[in-house]
Amino acid sequence: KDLPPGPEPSSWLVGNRNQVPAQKPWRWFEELNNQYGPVAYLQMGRTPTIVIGTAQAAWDILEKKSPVTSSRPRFIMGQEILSNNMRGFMSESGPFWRRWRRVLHGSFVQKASDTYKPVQNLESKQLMSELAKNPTKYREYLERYATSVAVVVTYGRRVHDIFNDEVVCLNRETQDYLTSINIPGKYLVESIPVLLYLPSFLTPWRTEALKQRAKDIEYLTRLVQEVKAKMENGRARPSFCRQLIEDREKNDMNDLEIAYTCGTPFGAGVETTAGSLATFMLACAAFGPSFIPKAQKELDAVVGPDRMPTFEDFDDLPFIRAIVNETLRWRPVAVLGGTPHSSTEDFVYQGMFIPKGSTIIANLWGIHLNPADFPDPHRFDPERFMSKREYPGPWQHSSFGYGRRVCPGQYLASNSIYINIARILWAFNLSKARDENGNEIDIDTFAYTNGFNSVPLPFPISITARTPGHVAIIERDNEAAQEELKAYDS
Ligand code: HEM
Repeated sequence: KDLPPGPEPSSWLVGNRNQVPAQKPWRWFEELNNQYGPVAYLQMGRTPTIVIGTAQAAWDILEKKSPVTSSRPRFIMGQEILSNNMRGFMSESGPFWRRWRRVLHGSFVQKASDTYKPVQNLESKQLMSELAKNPTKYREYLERYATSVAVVVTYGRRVHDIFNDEVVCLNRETQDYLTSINIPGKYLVESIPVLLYLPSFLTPWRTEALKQRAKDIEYLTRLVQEVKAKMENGRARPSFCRQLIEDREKNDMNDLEIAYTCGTPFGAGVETTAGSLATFMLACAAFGPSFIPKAQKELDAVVGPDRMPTFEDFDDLPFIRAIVNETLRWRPVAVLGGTPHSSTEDFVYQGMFIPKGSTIIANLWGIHLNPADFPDPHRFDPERFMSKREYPGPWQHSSFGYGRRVCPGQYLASNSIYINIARILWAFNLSKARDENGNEIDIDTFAYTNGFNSVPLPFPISITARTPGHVAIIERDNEAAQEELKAYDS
């Protein structure tokens, strides 16, 4: 009787499952929290499910109570069958997950992430040149940037073409498959695990997932073998994969574990980074006149017209930093807070009983669009980050999640978003595109995908260089960058 409040389940067997919409459930969760309060209760099949709708409640439950709220629910299709229990982000807390988390932490903490700034700097110079030459293809270029950074960091080699690079195509196939099977309610076996014991001729869903598993193992292992071969002939650049191979004994990781762990930055870091940069572009098209002039004034005063902004300018560009924060807040890419958490003990929060084994969803859509924390929340307004506000956590927003599961790629991602936003605003004027009659084309700021990550649907935007001088600097810098980037091609 002390469970958090929530809607009546429609039946004993399915609970509230049929009430959750398949399209953009985060909007329904937002309404749920508006109606029932910051902590709402759903019964999804037999699984107690807690939906959190405010920053403070999420912080109290997922950060302060992190020791008992940092596990994951059981993912029978995605983790047990498809991934052979090898993908750490779906792994329950335990020795396997701790080892995976420790090696990621070692390679992506703030200090380690700083060592990736040189390649982010070079790849970003290429991005600026691509945008200057062919601005209509901006979305492809953002994705190439994010992909190449992830692959250089992981395997020490670049990506030139996201449509034909073999690693990228295989990884994309894996991600698409994983997303397609991790849909709550899609497979009966998730609610009735005993179906796992049926013979294989009655379980085509398992056969299909096992086929994909074999493909994944083949290419993920091959990529590690390639790095090993380079190490043997002294040509391997420093990379996450090389580090894992060198520390194999110390970390007590076998080859398969290393292969899957190396798939992590691609799976978690590409769509999130590129999608956030696309959100920034959308904000420029929809709200540009309200913030771009101030940003360019700051850039002109601090950086000037004769060079691009750099990582060293970060401390001197408070308004650009505010734009980065507002981008991550306004349309959070991990819209449901990433993969749900699960509790490992019963506990009580503000008089409400949270049972052991609850699935816990921190609905970032509701948290970031809560007018109590962010007045007029659908307005893109960097000013809200210009002074310190009462808000739990180090970032003043909640984009990177909570507790022991907090995003390990947060520094790598933030650096990518900062350097590209600073340079795009330094180099270009961005505004609504115009149709053939010269009329501005309206922007729908709610036109986002329905996936696990929610990213902007394609939209038109006008991107033009501020002056020919800016283009000349971009081309000069990109030429030099290409020379340095050759080292990542061998
Ligand atoms: C803008 C970019 C990004 C955003 C907004 C983002 C956001 C998130 C969020 C919300 C979570 C869930 C945290 C939780 O469960 O409480 C998460 C988890 C994770 N992120 Fe990111 N992320 C981004 C980029 C990256 C990058 C570049 C990497 C590369 C290393 C990465 C690796 C991970 C991993 C491995 C997890 C799972 C952690 C675990 O289960 O212990 N992310 N991220």
